[in-house]
Amino acid sequence: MENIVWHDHHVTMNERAALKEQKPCVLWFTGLSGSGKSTIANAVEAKLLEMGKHTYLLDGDNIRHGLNKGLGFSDEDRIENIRRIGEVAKLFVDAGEIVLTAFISPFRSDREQVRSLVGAGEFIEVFIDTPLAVCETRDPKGLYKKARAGEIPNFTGIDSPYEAPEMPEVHIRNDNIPVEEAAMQVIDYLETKGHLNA
Ligand SMILES: Nc1ncnc2c1ncn2[C@@H]1O[C@H](COP(=O)(O)OS(=O)(=O)O)[C@@H](OP(=O)(O)O)[C@H]1O
Ligand SMILES: Nc1ncnc2c1ncn2[C@@H]1O[C@H](COP(=O)(O)OP(=O)(O)O)[C@@H](O)[C@H]1O
Repeated sequence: MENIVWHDHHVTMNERAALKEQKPCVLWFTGLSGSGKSTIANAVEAKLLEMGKHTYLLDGDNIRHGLNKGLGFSDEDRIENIRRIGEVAKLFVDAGEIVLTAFISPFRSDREQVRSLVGAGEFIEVFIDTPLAVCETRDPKGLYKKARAGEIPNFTGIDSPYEAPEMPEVHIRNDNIPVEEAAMQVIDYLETKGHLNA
């Protein structure tokens, strides 16, 4: 960009992360509305906190009230939503945090774009794989009912697409397991990859 120069900082990500005794990353939860992204991300964050890890959770509804206020659910707005969240997640990784994000993020190319923003091994795609029928039965906010009645256009899974991950780092089949077990799948992955004891 013209007349804008990138500044290198004196303190590096590795130095910040070393203080926290962890290897920073983004845990990118993706799945249908009602699949369990928020519930499982919260459970994972609680476990990480117990372990003394430094985390930050970026959650769908909250971000849309602030940073991304004004964005709707057209394809174009969803792409911009995920682009901004990706950039914020990257900043938190640079700060040395373990970042958790819980957004539908329906498009594969947008998720891959976020992956390309951070270093190798720092983007961990967590697919919350819950059949549409189960999400629709749960329907905690009554949104599927409204979408089926034609009151919410472009609803994911109904009249707007969801592109499932092809090779997620963590694949959680969340139709019939306790939340605790789902959260442990993520914690186990982080442990195996050395994120919790750097
Ligand atoms: N049209 C439509 N489609 C899907 N979801 C809708 C829609 N309108 C409102 N909502 C509510 O918004 C939440 C999804 O926001 P996200 O920012 O995660 O969506 S996206 O990643 O930009 O696709 C989603 O929250 P979750 O249920 O937590 O996923 C819904 O509560
Ligand atoms: N493993 C699970 N077992 C039972 N209920 C679950 C499980 N995971 C999520 N739920 C329930 O499903 C509903 C949707 O979960 P939520 O985390 O809000 O989904 P999302 O963030 O993907 O929209 C909530 O009522 C939640 O309590």
